[in-house]
Amino acid sequence: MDSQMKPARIEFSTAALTVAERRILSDLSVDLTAKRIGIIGRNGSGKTSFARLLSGLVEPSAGTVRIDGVDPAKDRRAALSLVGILFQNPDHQIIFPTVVEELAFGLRQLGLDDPEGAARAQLDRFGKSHWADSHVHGLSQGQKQLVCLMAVLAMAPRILVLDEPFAGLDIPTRMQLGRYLDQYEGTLVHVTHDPHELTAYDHVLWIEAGKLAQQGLPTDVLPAFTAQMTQQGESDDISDLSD
Ligand SMILES: Nc1ncnc2c1ncn2[C@@H]1O[C@H](COP(=O)(O)OP(=O)(O)OP(=O)(O)O)[C@@H](O)[C@H]1O
Repeated sequence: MDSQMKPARIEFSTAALTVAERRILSDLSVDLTAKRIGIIGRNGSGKTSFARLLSGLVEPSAGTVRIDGVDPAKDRRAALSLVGILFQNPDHQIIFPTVVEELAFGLRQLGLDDPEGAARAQLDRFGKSHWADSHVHGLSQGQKQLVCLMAVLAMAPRILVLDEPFAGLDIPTRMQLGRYLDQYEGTLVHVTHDPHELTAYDHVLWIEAGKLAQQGLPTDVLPAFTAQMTQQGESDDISDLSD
């Protein structure tokens, strides 16, 4: 097994995140080498904040975050090849006018000699060479999401963080993106509020009000999560969303 196949190690040690004096995540400690990791929790529980910490987009206010021993917020260059993130809304991710420029951007940051050539090769692998010079904003949401996925995968990160990337996609597009993700050999960290998306995962973290409520096998964590959500759903009203 080469180093590309070896699962990444994700270590959070009493990590916390405070934004504008508000404690968003607290006392998070995990040590994970599973290849398919699910993050589940209610709206506003802190899942995206966890994903941002893991990706090094924000620094913990206390404690530490390490991927294979690297601090992803401090060592941004190493973080680029360690962890990629796919957001729910591709419009928040895409910055270039054409598909090939979008894919070439990350590859240029990685220091490749011919980022545009590598971008075209990646499009070819996905059977999308004809998209190269298309304007991204003329594509549908699902097609834009695929552009983001191709761009992130071109950088071959050890970890791919998916922050609800399937929301708003139709069934065939979800299935197509799902097939691409099934082939991904690195570690997948999939953020969702839908337990059905995580049944085949190796390990699930349940985040509740910024803390780790439970972690373990999906067969243990998902039924406990669903039972609590159903119980809350029966009593919640619209003004009682988690905050
Ligand atoms: N930059 C920020 N400034 C202030 N509050 C923030 C910021 N980012 C997140 N929060 C707050 O932190 C809490 C957790 O947000 P987060 O987006 O991590 O939750 P989530 O579980 O991903 O929610 P959802 O499922 O609705 O996407 C929320 O109450 C949110 O309002």
